[in-house]
Amino acid sequence: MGYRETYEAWRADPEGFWMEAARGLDWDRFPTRALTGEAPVHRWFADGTLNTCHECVDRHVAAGKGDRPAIVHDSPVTGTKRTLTYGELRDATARLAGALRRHGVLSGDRVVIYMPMIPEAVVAMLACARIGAVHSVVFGGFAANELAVRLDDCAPKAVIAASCGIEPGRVVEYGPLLQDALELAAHAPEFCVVLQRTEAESRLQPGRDVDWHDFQDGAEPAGCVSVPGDHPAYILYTSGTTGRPKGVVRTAGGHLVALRWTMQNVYGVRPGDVFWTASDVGWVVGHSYIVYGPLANGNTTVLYEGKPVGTPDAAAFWRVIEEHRVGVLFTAPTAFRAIKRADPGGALVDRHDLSSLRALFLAGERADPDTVDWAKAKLGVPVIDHWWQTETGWAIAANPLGLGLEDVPTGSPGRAMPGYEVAVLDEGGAPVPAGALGSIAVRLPLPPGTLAGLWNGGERFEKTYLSAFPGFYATGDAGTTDEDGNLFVMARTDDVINVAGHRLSTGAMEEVLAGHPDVAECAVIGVADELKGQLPLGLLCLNDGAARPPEDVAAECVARIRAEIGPVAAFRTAVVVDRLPKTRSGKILRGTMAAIADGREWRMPATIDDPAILDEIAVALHGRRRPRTGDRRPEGAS
Ligand SMILES: CCC(=O)SCCNC(=O)CCNC(=O)[C@H](O)C(C)(C)COP(=O)(O)OP(=O)(O)OC[C@H]1O[C@@H](n2cnc3c(N)ncnc32)[C@H](O)[C@@H]1OP(=O)(O)O
Repeated sequence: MGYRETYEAWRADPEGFWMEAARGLDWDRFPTRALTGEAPVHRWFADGTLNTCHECVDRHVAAGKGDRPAIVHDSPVTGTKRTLTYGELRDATARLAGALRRHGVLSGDRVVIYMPMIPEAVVAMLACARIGAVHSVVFGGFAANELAVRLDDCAPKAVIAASCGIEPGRVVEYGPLLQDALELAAHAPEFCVVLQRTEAESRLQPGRDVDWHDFQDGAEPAGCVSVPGDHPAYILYTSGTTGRPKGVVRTAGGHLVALRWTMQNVYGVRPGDVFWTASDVGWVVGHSYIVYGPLANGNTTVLYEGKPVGTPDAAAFWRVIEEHRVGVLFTAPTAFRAIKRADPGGALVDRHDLSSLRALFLAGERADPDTVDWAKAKLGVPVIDHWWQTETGWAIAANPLGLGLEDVPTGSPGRAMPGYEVAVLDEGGAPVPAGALGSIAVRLPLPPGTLAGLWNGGERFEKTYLSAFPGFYATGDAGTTDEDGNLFVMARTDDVINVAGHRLSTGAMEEVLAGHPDVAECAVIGVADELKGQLPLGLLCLNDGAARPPEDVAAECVARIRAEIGPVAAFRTAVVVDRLPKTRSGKILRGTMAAIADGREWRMPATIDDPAILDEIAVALHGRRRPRTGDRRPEGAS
């Protein structure tokens, strides 16, 4: 069946469609119903029982595939490579799971995992799943404060950490970051398991920390604990509009049913194929397509601890594809922009045998046509943009390779996938005609594998996602569709910006800047960047009488964001201005400032309080006043 027939089959019988997909898993008890629960909160496969680790690992071993490579760790930053077969992965997860259980970690307990791109991170995730514990992986590029916020929200019984991550040119010591986070957090986990890496060992705190190997010494391997289909599999935090991130909860049954379906139908990979997602286990892409999707489908997954350029050069991706015979590569457009900038003519591509590669998938941020066209020309395989979110866990819109590619124009991430009825709505919630801009929403119920709620979310879940358009999930993105149903995603409708495929909240950055003693008021905007898509830029108004040089305050503000949110925010520019432009009701005009910063055309907002301030902003950003559309008086002014 092609895309259209498959989508129509889902529309005709959504529950039957997903029940059929559920047959691809082993289940301890097959569910009798796909969807239950009261609108707007639905539950998938709630009366089935299964175990995530069994579905991803043990069942492949039981089927005689124990010698098949499950994980290929390729780490140019350490100069090492290592392969774990499914059999070895089963033994490693059973051992760690047994040790966790011996130390009192039970089904439903939370475990925070703070590890870089090493096989032990995957082992830790699967070991939690094996005993029904709920993991929450925290990305290594966050600062201690971000880790602390997550510790307080999910209140883990244990933390599993590595002693360090390795970034090009520097070792990121996790020990001090973890120590600071534990001091900042109100919640104290019972113990921390620390994997010591030779590049930087952590000082273990007696009574709290235990070495990874000692922890597992003599532990009885644990079997797989059967859990209900709607048991939480993991919590993954994503930026909120305030400093408090949202803990997206994914449930076990729907998660694997949906991911396995996408591996075969969206990504077009069969068991045994080599699948490489060049991202990080700390992001949803890493959860879904480095770990759970490929393993549930019996693939070999590549765990790459390196960068697209600089480890050692812009041929790194081609080397990995050639060496490990990668069939499908999935990464963020930023990675390709970096490679293209370093090797515009693609000379390095030609030096490698990329004959195993069948397709490149892009997601995480807008895929600009230049980059897509460059990748198509250099790789000679389909380059497929697709669109999804931490909340959904898998593609809302795509061009499904496994079903046969549709004719999707460059610039569109494709069409709605089965499970998603996508609508573009006006402010009143009415659908807009094809071609018109509106808020992108998905009719409820959301499909299996999407967020089941927010951890400790209470009303926040409904308020954030379900209240804007009753009966729909609001994606927070604005866009359009064309007559053929191709979606075009244009901009966020909230304060989230996308920096190198990382979703960041400008509101959270403003909270940090406002904490500087000399800052009276501030705004953070996302400005266009050729490499990272967007970069944050801070505008600061200082307190009356602040005696310190403005450039010192600006530099301290840059350092503050790095220390409190982390290097991943890539916050490098803060500019001191006298005043911020506002509407007469006091709302800061961030959108207009972003347009000025980007050199885009802009209109004077009708409700602006003092138009002269925009000229001051333009001068502060560019050293001169910038032309605006019509270069005229405020709209609506007589
Ligand atoms: C579809 C659903 C989704 O959207 S899920 C999210 C999908 N997003 C992704 O997969 C992310 C894609 N981006 C990337 O993988 C990276 O940005 C790539 C393209 C590889 C570039 O990396 P890099 O050159 O390090 O730039 P960056 O902007 O990521 O980093 C900024 C600063 O943060 C640091 N950083 C990065 N990762 C870590 C880490 N794991 N641990 C510690 N620090 C980290 C970088 O070193 C960099 O630091 P510095 O400012 O240069 O000192």
